[in-house]
Amino acid sequence: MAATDTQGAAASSFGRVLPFLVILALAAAVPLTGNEYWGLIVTRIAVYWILIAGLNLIVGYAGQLAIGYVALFTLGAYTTSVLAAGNATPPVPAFAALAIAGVVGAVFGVVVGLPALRLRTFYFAITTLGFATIVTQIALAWQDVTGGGMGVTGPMLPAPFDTEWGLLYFCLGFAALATWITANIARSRFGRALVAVRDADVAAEATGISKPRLLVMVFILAGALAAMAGGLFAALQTYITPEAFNFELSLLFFIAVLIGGRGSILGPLIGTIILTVLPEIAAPLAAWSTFLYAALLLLIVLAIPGGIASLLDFRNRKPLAAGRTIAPQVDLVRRLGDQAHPPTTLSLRGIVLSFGGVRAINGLDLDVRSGEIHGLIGPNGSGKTTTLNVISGYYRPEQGTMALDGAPLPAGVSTDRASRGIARTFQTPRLIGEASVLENVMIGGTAHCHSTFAEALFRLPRHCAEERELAERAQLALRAVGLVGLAEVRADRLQHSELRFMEIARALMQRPAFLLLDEPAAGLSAEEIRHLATLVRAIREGGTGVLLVEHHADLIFDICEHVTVLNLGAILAAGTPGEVRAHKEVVSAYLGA
Ligand SMILES: Nc1ncnc2c1ncn2[C@@H]1O[C@H](COP(=O)(O)OP(=O)(O)OP(=O)(O)O)[C@@H](O)[C@H]1O
Repeated sequence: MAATDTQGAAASSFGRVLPFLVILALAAAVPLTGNEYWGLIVTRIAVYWILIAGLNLIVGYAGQLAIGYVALFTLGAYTTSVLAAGNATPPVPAFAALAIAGVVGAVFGVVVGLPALRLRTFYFAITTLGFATIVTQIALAWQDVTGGGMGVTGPMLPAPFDTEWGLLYFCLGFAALATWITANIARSRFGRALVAVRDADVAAEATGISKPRLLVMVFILAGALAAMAGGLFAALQTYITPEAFNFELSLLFFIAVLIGGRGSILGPLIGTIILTVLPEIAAPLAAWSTFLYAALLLLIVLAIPGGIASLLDFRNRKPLAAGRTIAPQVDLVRRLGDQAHPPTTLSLRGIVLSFGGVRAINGLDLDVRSGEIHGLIGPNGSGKTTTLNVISGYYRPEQGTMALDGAPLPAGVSTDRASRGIARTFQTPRLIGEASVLENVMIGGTAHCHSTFAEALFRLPRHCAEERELAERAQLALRAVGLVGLAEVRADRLQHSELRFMEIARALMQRPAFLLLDEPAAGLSAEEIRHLATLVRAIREGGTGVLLVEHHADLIFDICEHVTVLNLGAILAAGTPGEVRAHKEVVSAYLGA
């Protein structure tokens, strides 16, 4: 069985790499034709792709609208050329100039990206555009160094890369490296985190993903690649002027990712090839290239919204089996909680939180203990979800304190909850629709990984071992909740009930000391609710404390040790299920006669 799995994994990874190898082999064979014109075009594709490979992580994976990336390309082109020409300093060897451009690009990649850490994507789009204008204006105005409108000579790479074919092979090699490292990131927990930040930011925070730190790392990488691509572009052009770096080029970079499709490497690579070659084979239309890009973009958006990548996604075209059932294997839950938590208590004291004039929580005291299922019930709007949001750091209460095993739990810090052993699910499942179910679940293990971005970039052993362990644990979690048959399916193809169990699997990846479940039974069939009850009990048996918000009173009274009833943000009653069920006010305000 294990041997078959290994063979299957090897075959699937070869299948993934094959299209890239074919493209590389075709490009490398161009010199054999002796056609210098096509040699130039292939070199240009390779240069553009070095930039687009990095930009793809920002646009295609993180969903940030970086429209003006030509800025970093221009910066790299001028830095390399000016240093190599010795206009401002003694002449610097071409490779050293290229490396310096990479460092400059990395720094400015972060500077340009800073607004994306705080502002909405639209503002980021505008800043990148603004920066592109600034760089071009500086290139025009700083005549002594850049040659102004007259331009500057591009760098000449040393032998054997000083010929057309030599430069082509160098650019191809660099492009292959850019493909490899960006694919490594895309397939790592960093790539999954980028997509999570894009599609389910609140869930991403709850699993410990810090958006600013993640984006800074990607901006450094993409900025360095863009600037070095600019340096190679200058070498290819042999002479550069500010006019070469126009908005049209920026559009090409951006649209190549869009028509390629989000969350794919091969799609944007094919997009880059199409957009670079298209104006060449339709030579009379070259002056219309912006129009061509726009028309192609419209066509793709209207006809295949998922871009080229969706055409290549054969796996998700297969219909899923109808009438699927969820059959958890709850005995596996214990294996997931392999890090036993010492018994502890999660305490809330005097919590107050208002939204405008509405007091959503009004002086709430609550204790949830390990190995106990604590039900939190109450009429609509009584403050149950808000309580979960306060515990998970999503809301900062106006008054009150929280503590975990007696130590203060800082309010309003959602990204630290995963490392403190607090996991949660959501009233409406927060999924990363375009990622597989397995990847969605793997996200839950983020806080337990230690390998760095650099280790992921080059697939170093510690990173690979962590990835293997994450995938194995996620498979185990999926078996535990009864979804293992759907591991490779895109999450947005799942039924609502399956998504609820998927969220529990993701939360279990965090080895939680406390698990906050927000209406997990909503939308489930009677049989699924029975499975849910068995699963939650198994989680409790493993020592986890569960805070269960639910409207299904039967489920609450069946599985909880302790029940708290909220009304208008305050406790109406608390006690054992028997005590609460017999409470007169609870019966009249919530349970009904
Ligand atoms: N982000 C918000 N902005 C404004 N008001 C809010 C916000 N979140 C919650 N509220 C209000 O706070 C009160 C408590 O809401 P909450 O969602 O916690 O109730 P709930 O008990 O979970 O209800 P339900 O059972 O319907 O999910 C409600 O009056 C709600 O309208």
